Amino acid sequence: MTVTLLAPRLILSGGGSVSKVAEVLAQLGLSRPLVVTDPWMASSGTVERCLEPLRAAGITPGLFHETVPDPTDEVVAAGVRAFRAGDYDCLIGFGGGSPMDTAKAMAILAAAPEGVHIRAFKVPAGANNGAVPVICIPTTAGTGSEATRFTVITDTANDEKMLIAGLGALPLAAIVDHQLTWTVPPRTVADTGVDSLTHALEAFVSRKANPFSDDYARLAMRLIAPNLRRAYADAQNGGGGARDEEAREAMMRGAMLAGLAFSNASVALVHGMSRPIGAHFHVPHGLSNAMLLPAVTRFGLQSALPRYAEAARIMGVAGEGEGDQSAAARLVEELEALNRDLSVPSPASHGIAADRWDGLLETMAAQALASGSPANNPRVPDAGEIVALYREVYA
Ligand SMILES: NC(=O)c1ccc[n+]([C@@H]2O[C@H](COP(=O)([O-])OP(=O)(O)OC[C@H]3O[C@@H](n4cnc5c(N)ncnc54)[C@H](O)[C@@H]3O)[C@@H](O)[C@H]2O)c1
Ligand SMILES: CCCCCCO
Repeated sequence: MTVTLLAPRLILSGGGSVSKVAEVLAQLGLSRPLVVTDPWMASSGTVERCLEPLRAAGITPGLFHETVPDPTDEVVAAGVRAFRAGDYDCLIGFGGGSPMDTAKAMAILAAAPEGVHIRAFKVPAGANNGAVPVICIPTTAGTGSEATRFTVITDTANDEKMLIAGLGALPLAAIVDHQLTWTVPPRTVADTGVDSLTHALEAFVSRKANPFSDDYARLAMRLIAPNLRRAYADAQNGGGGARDEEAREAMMRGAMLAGLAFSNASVALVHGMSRPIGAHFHVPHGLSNAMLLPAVTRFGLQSALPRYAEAARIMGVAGEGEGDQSAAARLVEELEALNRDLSVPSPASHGIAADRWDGLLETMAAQALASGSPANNPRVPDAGEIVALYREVYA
């Protein structure tokens, strides 16, 4: 089986590794970065963890701190204008998935002729073109965007979350420093943690799974499953007393490995369904995945039973000698228990009351099918089945 592995050229990991950002740029022959981040990172001073080491190395970094959650084409265009207004040779995405995706989309657009809109690179076109070098430094654990060839940008003209894929979106380097997650609120620790578990599980059952992606997915599940509740408790503890550094580092590495897995195997129905929810209801990406994960996993269980059963064993919720049917059932039970333990809110509590959906269900089912992700699902659903799932999950 011929398999291609797509990954950043350099990945630096470990507590405090963000302090080596100038050395990473030097290794890559880069010296004039524009740092791309969100307003909180700037106002809280957190972005100084990246800026200060750059200045100490004699580098004068630019700063674009206007990114928004679920980044939009308009913010990407504003970022490209900022990039073109300066003499920059690279971009540093510093933050959660939103700033990182913004930087990746800016990198693609900045390498295109003036006036081209980012939707020109929407899948199925993809962006295998050249791009401005991007270094990603995640501060949530996590989307895994620091290691993937994707960026997700909302087209404000029609409220659609566009998937942009290709080598042009793949970061040249990533610095994965779990100490940057100390300040993440518990809700976001939980949502981004379930997001990373969803990435690993969906890559593992995907019809595009391959030996490379399987290895990364297995490693990711092995790291995330026993540490997500610990990381959540650590965030709730708010740093009072000793940090659970072991759990936080495991979550950060697990999120990046899950990113490598789905970057090479794609995702499946959970992501296909969560994207329209994010676009229509502005539910945070990780949360919309978490809300769907147990029900969609139960929906597809019989179509990839051995894989789901192995995932249960890897996550430590089924015994090695346990039969596939029983092991896979335990996986669904664990995902439901995880949502309870992480207080994943019900959709209704997020203001998505079922009666608001009448006109939207068909649109969301169509968008889910058009997203391409469901085609990677072992059991490719039809629009009616997706509508039924939405009703079940959001009843
Ligand atoms: N490109 C990919 O492969 C990929 C994969 C999954 C998700 N995504 C995208 O990523 C985005 C979601 O990213 P996310 O879940 O990381 O959330 P986010 O980047 O939108 O951040 C969520 C909130 O957490 C805050 N935050 C982030 N790091 C923090 C820290 N260390 N301390 C305190 N607050 C912090 C942010 O300021 C923001 O208010 C979505 O747009 C989604 O589409 C992309
Ligand atoms: C192939 C789909 C990639 C999804 C990116 C995270 O939402």
